[in-house]
Amino acid sequence: MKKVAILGPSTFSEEATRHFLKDDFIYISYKLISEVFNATVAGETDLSVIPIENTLEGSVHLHVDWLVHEVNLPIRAEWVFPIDMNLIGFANKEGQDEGSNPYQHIRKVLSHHVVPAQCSRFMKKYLSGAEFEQVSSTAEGVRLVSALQDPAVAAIGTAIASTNYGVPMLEKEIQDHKDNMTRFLLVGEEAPELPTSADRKTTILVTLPEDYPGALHQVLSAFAWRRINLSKIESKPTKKKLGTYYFYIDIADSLDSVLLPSAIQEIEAIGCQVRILGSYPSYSYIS
Ligand SMILES: O=C(O)C(=O)Cc1ccccc1
Repeated sequence: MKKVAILGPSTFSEEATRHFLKDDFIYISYKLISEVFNATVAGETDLSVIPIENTLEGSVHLHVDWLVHEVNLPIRAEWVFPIDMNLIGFANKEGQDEGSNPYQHIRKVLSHHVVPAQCSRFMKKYLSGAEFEQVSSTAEGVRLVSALQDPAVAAIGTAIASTNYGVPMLEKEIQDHKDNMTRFLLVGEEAPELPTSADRKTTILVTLPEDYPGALHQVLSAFAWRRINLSKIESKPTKKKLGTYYFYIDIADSLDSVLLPSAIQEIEAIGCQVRILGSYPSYSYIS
């Protein structure tokens, strides 16, 4: 059985991966996302799971940066999974005045850095007096709250972390939107066996030639006149020189298709550098 590195245990990554890959893989948990990437680079695992984008926040830039700059692992699949955020901690001690806010006693909230933007309304209403502290995963936050046993410190994480670490669930589904989704990527040298999917995607990075007016327009027109759909385009700093960017482009087509390779050739012909991050099946959420 293939081994899959995940941020975990008891994280959203674990929930999402178990839902998608079921029991056909062995899951190995790592505390840091850098360890999740490096496990597959080092050959400890065959694949790594990366949360890459959220409905409310957009790309998880730190993870995109790792994928682009730190490792060279092809994308093998993507899927989306709904994320229900929960406030996990200890209730106010009896006799303490709560006023209208039952969470006024919470002074610090521990969670993963992508979480506050997804629960901003709840946090503004009930946790405005609390400081947010970033930890390596939502589960790590719950683990720390369990170790501290202090009602002033709470976490935001999965229902399973609340059960596994024995910290009460104070409030369920505190995310701003009911259908809060996260997109996950499976990356690794070898393509795993997965159910077939009608949807295929290809992700490329394009660096434009310098001093070439209209280069981006030409890149886009190479896709446009072939009627190839792009599902995302984002400019990101190259990190080499201030003001230089590459474009991260998701294409709703396979590299095996007739038209996409010729579109890429056309883009290269005008002097763009193209790096293919992967051509892979895409799965929408099936409950
Ligand atoms: O920390 C976790 O639980 C993760 O898996 C990362 C994450 C955090 C919030 C939404 C989706 C994934």
